[in-house]
Amino acid sequence: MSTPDPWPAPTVAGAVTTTVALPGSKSLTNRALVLAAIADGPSVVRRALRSRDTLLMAQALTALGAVVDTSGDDWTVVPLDGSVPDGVAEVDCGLAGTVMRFVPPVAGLVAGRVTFDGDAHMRQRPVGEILTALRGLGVPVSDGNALPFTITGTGAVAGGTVVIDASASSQFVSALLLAGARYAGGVDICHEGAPIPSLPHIEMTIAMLRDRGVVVDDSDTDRWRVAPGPVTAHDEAIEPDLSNAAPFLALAAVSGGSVTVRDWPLSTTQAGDALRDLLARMGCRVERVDDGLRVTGPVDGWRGLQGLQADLHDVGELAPAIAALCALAQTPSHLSGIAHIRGHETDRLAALAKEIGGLGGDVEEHPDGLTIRPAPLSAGVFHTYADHRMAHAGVIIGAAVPGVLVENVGTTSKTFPDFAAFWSGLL
Ligand SMILES: O=C(O)C1=C[C@@H](OP(=O)(O)O)[C@@H](O)[C@H](O)C1
Ligand SMILES: C=C(OP(=O)(O)O)C(=O)O
Repeated sequence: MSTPDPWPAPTVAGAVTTTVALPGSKSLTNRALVLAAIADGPSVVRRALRSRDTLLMAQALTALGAVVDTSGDDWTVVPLDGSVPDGVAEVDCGLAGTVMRFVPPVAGLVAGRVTFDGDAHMRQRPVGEILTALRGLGVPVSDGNALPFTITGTGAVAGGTVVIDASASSQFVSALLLAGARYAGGVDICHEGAPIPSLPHIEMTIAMLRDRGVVVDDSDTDRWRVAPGPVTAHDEAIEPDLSNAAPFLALAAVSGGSVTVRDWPLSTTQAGDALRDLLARMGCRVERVDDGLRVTGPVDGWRGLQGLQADLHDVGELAPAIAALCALAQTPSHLSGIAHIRGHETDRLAALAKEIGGLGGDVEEHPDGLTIRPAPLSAGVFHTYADHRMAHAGVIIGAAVPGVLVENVGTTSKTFPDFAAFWSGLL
């Protein structure tokens, strides 16, 4: 049955107590695919996330000449062979930051002409720092600082030292780190600018490189040196996506029930792991249980939630779901350190202020965050701006407030297959 648009978000009838097995991490899947494409032999990505962002990554690497078999749950990748099939290729970045930022440094390593473009809004998302850095490292990149652009690779990249300003996105650093070992001189990246957001994602990149035998020196602040050398083929089991766990754990908070996310890793570089601390601070009980992580909401559900004062600079992708909970909380909240999420799938600070405000919420937008004060919320349309995490925010509020209609809930397919059906099945 097709999903109506806007979609009436289901409201909880009572405490929801359930256990969920969530799809794999977008960030881990797309890094594993890129590293497999430049590895020294075939790799396997087990329990890969099957979603728009990861299929776009598989298509992009296929366009560059890798062989990616996405037919089962475990994806196999035969690496690039040095030239683009037919000499020319087009890469659709969709709205995936990881595709737009991680694939261009790889395109320099294959001979051929590769043109990049994406969704209309993707042309607004920042990528210029990477393009400038690549030119400095010896990759022929067309003029301009945004999509669309063309890379005319020769099959080899000199590499060397680059200075970049990664204050708009950690993905600028991750992108150069991922491909750097395959550059003749490796890569030496220095960041100059305001603090880099989303640092756990850079740690994730480094950990995955080291798992594949790449030597990365991160001993100096804001500097990363990758030695030239092979990327060994690897068999990677993808963890569940902990950032996408946010709406499900929020369901426990809103309903006063208990939600267990299966297979929550004991240690991880995923930003979503911060949900344990954030939800505890809002009044939830958080505990590790045999089969995963269990969050239990306040006895009164959202009526017992505390507001939150938090700097989300490192974990900005959690901001929409956390803001939705803050809008339901009984005391004021202040979320700071997240100016960079204005450059995500949409300007998330503006979008959250407008949409929560549109339902009656009291939200004050700041250059780098939001102040959210308690206010009664009521029925209305919650617009998503093609942003999967705005849809998550809408359904969280809809779980507490009758009559919330989430526009384009299908945009969740960016990182979660059949989200609306899965969500409805739990309520
Ligand atoms: O490298 C990654 O996989 C990501 C890095 C972060 O990007 P920013 O540094 O642009 O916030 C994060 O928000 C995004 O969802 C995924
Ligand atoms: C910022 C996000 O995605 P992207 O990888 O497109 O930057 C996100 O998923 O919250």
